[in-house]
Amino acid sequence: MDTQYIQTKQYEEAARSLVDAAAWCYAESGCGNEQTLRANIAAFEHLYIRPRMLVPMDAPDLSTTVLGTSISLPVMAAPVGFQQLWHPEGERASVQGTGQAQTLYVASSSATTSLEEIAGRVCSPLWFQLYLFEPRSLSAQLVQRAQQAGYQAIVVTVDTPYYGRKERFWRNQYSLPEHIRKANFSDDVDPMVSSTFDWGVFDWLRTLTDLPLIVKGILTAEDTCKAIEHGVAAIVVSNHGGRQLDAALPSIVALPEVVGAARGEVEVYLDGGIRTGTDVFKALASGARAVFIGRSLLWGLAVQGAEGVNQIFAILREELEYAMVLSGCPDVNCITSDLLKECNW
Ligand SMILES: Cc1cc2nc3c(=O)[nH]c(=O)nc-3n(C[C@H](O)[C@H](O)[C@H](O)COP(=O)(O)O)c2cc1C
Ligand SMILES: O=C(O)C(=O)c1ccccc1
Repeated sequence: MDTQYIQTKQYEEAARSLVDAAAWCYAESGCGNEQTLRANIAAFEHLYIRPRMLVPMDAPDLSTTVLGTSISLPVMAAPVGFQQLWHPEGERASVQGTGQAQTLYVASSSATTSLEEIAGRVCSPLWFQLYLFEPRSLSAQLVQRAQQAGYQAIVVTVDTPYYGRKERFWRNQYSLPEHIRKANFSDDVDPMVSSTFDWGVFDWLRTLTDLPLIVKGILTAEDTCKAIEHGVAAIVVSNHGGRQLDAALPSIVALPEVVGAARGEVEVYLDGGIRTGTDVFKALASGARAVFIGRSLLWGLAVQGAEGVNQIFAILREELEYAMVLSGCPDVNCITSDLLKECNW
């Protein structure tokens, strides 16, 4: 066992010394005073596992499905823009490492590799993340290109009517290197996110594609009901890794109300603050079908490219496997809310 990299946080420490200071600050930053960034992590620390003993099992089964697609563990790659900031191979390496781990990759609208090129490397199931741009035709074209290229679903990010205020990054007067470009657009196009959309956007997108539509960035029961009314196939409970609205609810705190309002009609996933296998366990016990990782995937990417991404999933897989065996869960469906207790101290 390589004890140097036995936890994701050791990848974080190693990545910090490898990555350009501006890129590091950009990724690690939250918005505003970073209350939500901190709380995404801290909220997991208030949840404890009520383990059950003497449940006989062989090796536990970590595999599951998301919208019918099989994944080898309930952890997937979140859409993260500008991945060439962390490794010269950028998205090519991260989609490859995600494929090696036999899980699903979500390509960002703001990738430094075009969506067609990412799909050309396909060794993992792929979803495409869509920003709602102005003019709307920019988003419409991306949807059509993603469908053409073989993506299996569209993940619509709805928490970004403006890009969040990454004040730590701004205060340092950092800027990103010149060669970092949004590869899905020609060089003379700098797409701006739009604040003029309403829930009818899902009805509009439905006229453009047959692919399942997933909504990313929901934190309330009210919006869960709206999303279901508008025909989404799944919901990602997310506050964008604490990068949009500061003081927004931590994801793991918002999850139970979304799961309650979804009433089993749509799948619910979570991202934000997943750093260990027990975090994954707690999210599943709170009703998520699976989770996404953002920053921790970047740490693996920075340190070892595709292999580093694969290793991050391997670490989470092993930690989750231990948590399941030690709490009496032979498979992921056994990870239920009775195994969790909140302690506010
Ligand atoms: C550097 C960076 C870039 C991101 N880019 C995108 C993006 O292009 N689209 C999107 O929907 N979310 C984006 N996100 C948010 C992630 O998809 C995810 O919600 C978040 O990183 C999860 O939190 P975690 O980093 O604690 O795992 C980005 C996050 C980071 C850190
Ligand atoms: O930084 C982000 O959180 C993000 O969503 C983004 C947006 C545009 C380009 C790259 C990342």
